[in-house]
Amino acid sequence: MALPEIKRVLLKLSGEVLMGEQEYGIDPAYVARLAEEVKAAQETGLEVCLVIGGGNIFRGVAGAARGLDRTTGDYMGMLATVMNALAMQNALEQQGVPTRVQSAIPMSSVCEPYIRRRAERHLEKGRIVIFAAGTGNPFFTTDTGAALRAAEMNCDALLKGTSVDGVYDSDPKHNPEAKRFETIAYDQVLSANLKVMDATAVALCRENDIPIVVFSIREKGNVATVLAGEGTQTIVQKEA
Ligand SMILES: Nc1ncnc2c1ncn2[C@@H]1O[C@H](COP(=O)(O)OP(=O)(O)OP(=O)(O)O)[C@@H](O)[C@H]1O
Ligand SMILES: O=c1ccn([C@@H]2O[C@H](COP(=O)(O)O)[C@@H](O)[C@H]2O)c(=O)[nH]1
Repeated sequence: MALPEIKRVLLKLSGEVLMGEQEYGIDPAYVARLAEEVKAAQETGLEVCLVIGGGNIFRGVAGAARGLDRTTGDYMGMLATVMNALAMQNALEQQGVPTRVQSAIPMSSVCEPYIRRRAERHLEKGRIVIFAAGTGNPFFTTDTGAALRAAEMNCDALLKGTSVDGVYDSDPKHNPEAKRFETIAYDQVLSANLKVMDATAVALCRENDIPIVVFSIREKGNVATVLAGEGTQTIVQKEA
């Protein structure tokens, strides 16, 4: 089954891809490359919402494992996503694309707070809106933040650009025999406990009938390829 016509998209980029070939942090050259792809998507006439993960800087659960309490680790993770959002805003604006960052945790000297109607206005004016700080709550992820904003902003699809090129029947990083699905139902992802995206995010997309496209953002030009319905990807939707 093909995707419905997409006029407004939520693009969720893994934080880990921002580090490029480094072991952690932000590689400005790589962020510039990603910004070019986002710009190209917008130039096709799409309204673009962005969410960027924080895995290149901080993961709450890893912090908790090292002795921080979970909620502190999660807030640190959310702050990491704000840093990534600012880096992407900078890269987009250097390429002439007006961009606003809205954070789920208000920090008025740094960026706007999340206000849905204001985000709508930015999109109408041709700005890209980057939603930072996930849901603003610990115990969640930026995938869930992305699903939530996609629902609130009435996006036609959620594109998850990550380090793998789709949803497999088991983790392809651990099982070289894993098989990729072309399409898969939300229910199947949830019942088989496939870990490519957290269950809350998948359930939220299912409730709101938002197709999820999982694709590799490591491959240059893939955002355009996927939006054109080409290349390698998995579409998660109501029916496989
Ligand atoms: N069944 C599966 N199919 C595909 N990938 C899977 C599967 N199970 C586990 N994975 C893993 O899911 C990971 C992608 O999700 P993950 O949440 O780690 O990254 P992300 O959301 O892109 O990054 P970030 O958290 O930095 O935003 C891949 O690294 C892949 O190895
Ligand atoms: O709504 C949210 C979003 C994120 N977090 C914390 O941030 C890190 C980084 O996000 P990723 O989705 O893993 O890239 C995440 O591990 C959580 O610790 C959060 O608490 N709430």
